Amino acid sequence: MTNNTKVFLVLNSGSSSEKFSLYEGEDEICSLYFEGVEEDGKKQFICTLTRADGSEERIDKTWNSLDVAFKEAKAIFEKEGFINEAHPLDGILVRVVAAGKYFSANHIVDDETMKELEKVQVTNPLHVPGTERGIKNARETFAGVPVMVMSDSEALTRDSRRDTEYALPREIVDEFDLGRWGAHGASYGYMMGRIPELGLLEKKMVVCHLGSGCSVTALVDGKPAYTSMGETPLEGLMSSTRTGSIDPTIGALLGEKLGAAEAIKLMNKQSGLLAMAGSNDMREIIAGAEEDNANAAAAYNLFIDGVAGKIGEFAAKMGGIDAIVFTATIGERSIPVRNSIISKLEFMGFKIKNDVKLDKSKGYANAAEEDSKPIYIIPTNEAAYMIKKAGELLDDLA
Ligand SMILES: Nc1ncnc2c1ncn2[C@@H]1O[C@H](COP(=O)(O)OP(=O)(O)O)[C@@H](O)[C@H]1O
Ligand SMILES: CC(=O)OP(=O)(O)O
Ligand SMILES: [Mg+2]
Repeated sequence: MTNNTKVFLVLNSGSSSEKFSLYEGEDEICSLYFEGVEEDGKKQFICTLTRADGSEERIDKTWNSLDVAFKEAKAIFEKEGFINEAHPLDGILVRVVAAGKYFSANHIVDDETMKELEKVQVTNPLHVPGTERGIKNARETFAGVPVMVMSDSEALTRDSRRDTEYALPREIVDEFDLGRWGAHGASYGYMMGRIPELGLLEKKMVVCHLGSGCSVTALVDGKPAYTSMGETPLEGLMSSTRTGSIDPTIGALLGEKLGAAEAIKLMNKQSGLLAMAGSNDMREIIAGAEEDNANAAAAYNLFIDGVAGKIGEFAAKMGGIDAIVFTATIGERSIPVRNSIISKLEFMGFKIKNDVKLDKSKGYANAAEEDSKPIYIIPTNEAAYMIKKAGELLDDLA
């Protein structure tokens, strides 16, 4: 490892949030999580600072948009004394969610990277603008510090062709560089290291990454076998503002009416929970469903059936499942979501205690009843995975 004492800032722009983590070598110094909340009847962004000892502190300020998050993060890190002239940044890592061979590997950002990003703008409207904004802000805020883009697909590279291809003519696949690249790879890559580290590895596992974007990945012997996202994160599960998989004919019809770029935007940004129930926030959907709001209940049920159904599909493909893992913000925090999914999977030997909360200081929780196969809640750490990969990238270049 060449980055043992290097100070890296990791930026993870999600579709609804921005996460910054500061590392020295492989040790996290602190992290900042900017997330949207409804406060005083207004949508605004708040920020939580988490220190190396795990203690959390809400920053006493709110913001109207994530555009300013980078500069605010720098100011917070300087105020807290985490970076200064004597302790400068050595590099900035930016998570990139984008299709194609180029973005299934990690790169130091150069002109080619910026051109490749331009090409995937249309197909990844939820993430590529955040990545471009992140690179621009990184260069402006920390002039001269190298920026790297860290692939969100690389960890999902699968050995077998069973899950990676589309049934399309070869010339079309080659012309458009198509493949089931998958996404949330930084999270799954972290899980592939973390699960054995915690001594929890089973032969056939399904990891559910449920956040603003939702996906499920099956691991056989700790390696990825099947994943629900495909060419882009639109494939697979319905998410807060995404359709998930729908009849492809609808995509073509929308393309004809709106043009391809607007059609893809509509399916990514104006669909999902938001379209069905008027909110992209799972907490509001749950509250609505509990108050018998029919649209919220329909959206919730479609969401839950989608996740449970995908787990069932992977069980059939693998010939059973030995353990289920929940991660990412909804997976880690939401008791109702976990309970609703698992209550559909009793026939496969899973029964959940209905009140288990994750205590992050303990590393993980097992929410399974005594007579159930394990149901783990394990916090993800996409930044830790990106840091490890940055070390490998620097070693390769050395
Ligand atoms: N306690 C909670 N229960 C259910 N959902 C939650 C809770 N807290 C946050 N969320 C949801 O988590 C989502 C954000 O997840 P996150 O993984 O941070 O998203 P992303 O990385 O895609 O931006 C939001 O859509 C929000 O509705
Ligand atoms: C790939 C993806 O959907 O990421 P996120 O859930 O962070 O938006
Ligand atoms: Mg995310």
